[in-house]
Amino acid sequence: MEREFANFKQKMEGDALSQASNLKETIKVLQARVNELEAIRTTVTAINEDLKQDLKDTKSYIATANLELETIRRNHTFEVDDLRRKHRIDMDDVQDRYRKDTERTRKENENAADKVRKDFETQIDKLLKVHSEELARMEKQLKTEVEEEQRRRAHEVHQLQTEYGLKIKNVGLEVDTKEREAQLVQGELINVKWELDRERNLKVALQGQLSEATAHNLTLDAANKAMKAKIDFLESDSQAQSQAFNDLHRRMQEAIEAAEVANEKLRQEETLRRKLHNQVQELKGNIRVMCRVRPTNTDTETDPAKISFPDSDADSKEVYVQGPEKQSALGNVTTATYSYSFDRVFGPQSQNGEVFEEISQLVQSALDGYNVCIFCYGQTGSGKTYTMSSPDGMIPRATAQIYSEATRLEEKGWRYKMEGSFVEVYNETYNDLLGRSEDLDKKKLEVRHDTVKKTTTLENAVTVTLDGPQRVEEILKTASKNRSVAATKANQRSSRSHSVFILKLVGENGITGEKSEGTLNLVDLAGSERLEHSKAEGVRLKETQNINKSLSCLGDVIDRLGSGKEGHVPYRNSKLTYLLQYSLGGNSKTLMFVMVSPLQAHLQETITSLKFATKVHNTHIGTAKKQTKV
Ligand SMILES: Nc1ncnc2c1ncn2[C@@H]1O[C@H](COP(=O)(O)OP(=O)(O)OP(=O)(O)O)[C@@H](O)[C@H]1O
Repeated sequence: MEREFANFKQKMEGDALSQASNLKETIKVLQARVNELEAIRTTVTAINEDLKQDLKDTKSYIATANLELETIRRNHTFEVDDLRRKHRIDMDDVQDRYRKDTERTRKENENAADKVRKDFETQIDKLLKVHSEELARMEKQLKTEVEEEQRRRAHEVHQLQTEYGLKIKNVGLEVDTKEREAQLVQGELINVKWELDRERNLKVALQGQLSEATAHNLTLDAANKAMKAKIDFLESDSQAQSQAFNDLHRRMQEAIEAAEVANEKLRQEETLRRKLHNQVQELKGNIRVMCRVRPTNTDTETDPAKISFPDSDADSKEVYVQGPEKQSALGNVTTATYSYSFDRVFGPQSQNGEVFEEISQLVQSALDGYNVCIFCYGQTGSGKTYTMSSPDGMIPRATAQIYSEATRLEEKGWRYKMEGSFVEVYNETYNDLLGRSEDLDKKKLEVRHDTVKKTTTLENAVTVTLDGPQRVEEILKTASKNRSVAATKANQRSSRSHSVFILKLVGENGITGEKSEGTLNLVDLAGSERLEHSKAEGVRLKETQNINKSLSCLGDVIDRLGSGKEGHVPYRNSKLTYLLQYSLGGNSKTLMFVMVSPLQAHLQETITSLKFATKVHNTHIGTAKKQTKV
């Protein structure tokens, strides 16, 4: 296109140049004529010179000639002007044409370009359309393939999930089985250890018996010799001897009959004793509250509260506490003395032995087939653990009594199976204090209630068969070890959790066919300090809230049971009351120790604890029923 335009332009320029040279030729011709005229004029002038005379005559001719010349020149100028104008017009024409041609060519070019562009666009559109169709087709195909792949993968994932789910389930089952086996092995280990101890003790006892028997043998030898001498003497008079023998035989028969009658009477008396014992217990009330004030540690504690025991020489049922000082509007300082009364109050001088005397009858009731709960309630440091778990505390004493009593009852035909477990309720979860310490916050314990038999089982908890009081020492050691391990995780954990020692006593009398099933629960409750007083935050706040919740639930349950109304008892509101469901209420005997710190600094908590204990003391739970199967 451009070349065409260049050619055209070149052609037009050529035309213009040739016209210009024509014009130049014309101008040259005219110039030549002008030159000629000039020469003529020169000639005329010369002639004029020559013909000076004729000048005048010719002047007019010259003037005329001049005029003509002028006219010619003018005409010529006009012609030149005309030519120039014409040339300009031609040039304008040419330029106009050129412009028009250029414009037309531009337009044509534009049109051509437009057409080409449109063609291109159409082609591009077509290509795009084809391409997008191709793309859509490929996309569809890919989508189908992806969907197919996804379906295949989902199927594979599902298969894998099912497979892994099964594997995980199997592994979980295996782990559970292994854990249970481990627990069993651990329980067995403790049993075997204790068995070994018992065997050792037995061996020592047998050795003692052997030396006793040897001594006895020597005595028997001597007696034998004496007898032989007597036989020799008797043989000397056989009739007298036969008479004596008959007498002896008759007396022996009489003695055997008398012994049987006595034994039968004893059994009847044992049954009667149980009945009377439990009648006495019922008369004392099925919920009893006792208070114990611990002594001040003179090395570290300097500011004791004013606590007195007005009837310590008589019944020991009262305790007086002098309240905090109060200032009246007039500035007078007064103090109020609060008095509380319980089933028994133990002062700072009291020993664990004295305290146990009061509860030993309840322990006996557990052997007789009752559910018994003994709680220690009070703020941190008030003496709960000392009373419950110290080496001469209630737990070792209770088990020792149960063991010796069970041994005594063997003579009367009773055989007891005794099983102990020890659990902790911390932050509303159950932990096994007899399990492995590393499992403490991990192993899940489940409480299962048999609503028909009204019994409770602790699934997954280690249970130890108690075949001697020394086993309790081991149990307490394991529990204390577990709690001290836990204490590194949560500071002072033992004060922040409830511990429950559960002793199941299942008895059967082979002679009378009587059966009994009782449970003794010894509960060391968490410190009872109030939330606002403890100023707890974070973990401690959660612990304190859980403790307060469970203690108030315990209060609610006792209150509800004491109200005598039928209906819902809120056992489920806390893990503690849920665990003790069948050991609280109509079918049980409950004793609550309220432990009191002797310090002035703890006065407010002391008053709160005593108020709570008074509320419990005012509750009367219905008559306990012995769980006897005949
Ligand atoms: N009757 C008592 N005679 C002598 N010392 C006692 C007596 N009661 C408690 N103590 C001592 O007082 C301290 C606090 O007692 P203990 O640990 O039993 O309190 P606690 O109420 O169980 O506290 P926590 O809630 O922290 O477990 C201990 O050093 C304990 O030996």
